[in-house]
Amino acid sequence: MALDVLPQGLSLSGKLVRIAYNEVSISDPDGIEQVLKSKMDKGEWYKITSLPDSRFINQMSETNAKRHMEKQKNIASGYTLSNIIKSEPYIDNLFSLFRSRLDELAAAKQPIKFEQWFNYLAFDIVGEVTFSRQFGFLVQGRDIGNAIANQGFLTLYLSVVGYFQWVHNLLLANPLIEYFNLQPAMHVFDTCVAAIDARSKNDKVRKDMIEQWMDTRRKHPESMDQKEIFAAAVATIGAGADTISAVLQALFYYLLRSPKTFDLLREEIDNAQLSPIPSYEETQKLELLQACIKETYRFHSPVSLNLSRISPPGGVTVCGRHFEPGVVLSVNPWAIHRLTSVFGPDADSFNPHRWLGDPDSVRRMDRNMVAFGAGYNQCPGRNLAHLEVSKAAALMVRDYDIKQVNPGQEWKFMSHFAAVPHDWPCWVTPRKRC
Ligand code: HEM
Repeated sequence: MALDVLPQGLSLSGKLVRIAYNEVSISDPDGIEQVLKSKMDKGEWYKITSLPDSRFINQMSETNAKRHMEKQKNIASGYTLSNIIKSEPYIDNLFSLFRSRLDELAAAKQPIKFEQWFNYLAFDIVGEVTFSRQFGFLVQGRDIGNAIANQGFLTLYLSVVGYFQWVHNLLLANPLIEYFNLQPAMHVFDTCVAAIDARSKNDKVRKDMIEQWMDTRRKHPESMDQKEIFAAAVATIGAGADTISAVLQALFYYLLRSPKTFDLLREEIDNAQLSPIPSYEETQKLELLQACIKETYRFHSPVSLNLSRISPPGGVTVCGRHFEPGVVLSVNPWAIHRLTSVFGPDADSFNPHRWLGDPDSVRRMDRNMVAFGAGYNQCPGRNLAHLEVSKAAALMVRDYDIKQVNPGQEWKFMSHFAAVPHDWPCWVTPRKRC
């Protein structure tokens, strides 16, 4: 199909919508099977995620499918569940600290801004798992070096300017800007440099992500250079906090609006006699908790940007239509997750119970979940993410009563790379502890 003869914004079939000069958005399960799960190269947008600048191509900014898979293979060991679980005792220490900080805020009768506290928790967990050391957000209880505020600006910049790479090349990717280190991502870069430096002086480093990657490099120096380890660490810091904050905020925002489900969930969790800091294993056995989390991944997918791929030489047929080489084909988690044909007539409502129904329909829904993407570019942090979200959700529901300061007040959020809510302060009150 030659796109230059079609007006922009034209719906080709209801499933295929031309959203830009050379881009078609696909809201159909075929988009997952035939685009995301294919070996097509990624869209040009991803190139802007070379952080801090184009000298550091990471697994996210590598658009060539073959080279991407090689990079992904080099770092996969760091993200495996078996590796993440080794850090669980250290993650638990951070949860204890998190709980103490919430208790202090409650005792001081201060409302809690979840957009800050979930982000502090997630950043510190990334530090612990990647570098064997937390960054100190929970200890200091503040946005150290404005990292979180800068992240908001950075994702806005990336999500807009990524579509105009020539502007990026003229402005922030200009060699002079690179030379003077003026990139907006410098704080992520600086955080990573400082963490690696501190790690080199830490005699208690574990087999953390960095160590796993160094192991791969020691075994296969010809296929992985030193810069790749650094780039992977930067990508992990950049991707591992906002996303967690978004999903945890959404879980509680929608649970507060579903009081019956909240009560049932609390009953399930109270009856389960969980450890003081719920273990990952314990949380996986809680059916309603897992249904609530899945529904949150579906209903408020943290990543809200189009996942784009490029039609290959020879073109490709999707949803029965042929696209010429070079057309950008994208799949958006928010559009897919609202499909009534997959998720039912109430796809536009938050309803965790849909995940506890007929096994065939649950399998169909599972196949069409793209909160973590799909195919060769799927989120490598998904094991860590699910562990953090499961533990945090169980702990919060069991240990705190939560109420919005202004009940019913709507939160705010804009869709950049991630859709991270803010401005819905809550009171948290500790419940009786086990
Ligand atoms: C609930 C939380 C999270 C969600 C929903 C999520 C989702 C995603 C999605 C949709 C992508 C892009 C896939 C694509 O472009 O096709 C992605 C990429 C990525 N995520 Fe996550 N993510 C989450 C948490 C994390 C965490 C905790 C980490 C770090 C440990 C992480 C690390 C990454 C990295 C490094 C990439 C780039 C991967 C690549 O392009 O190969 N994510 N994530």
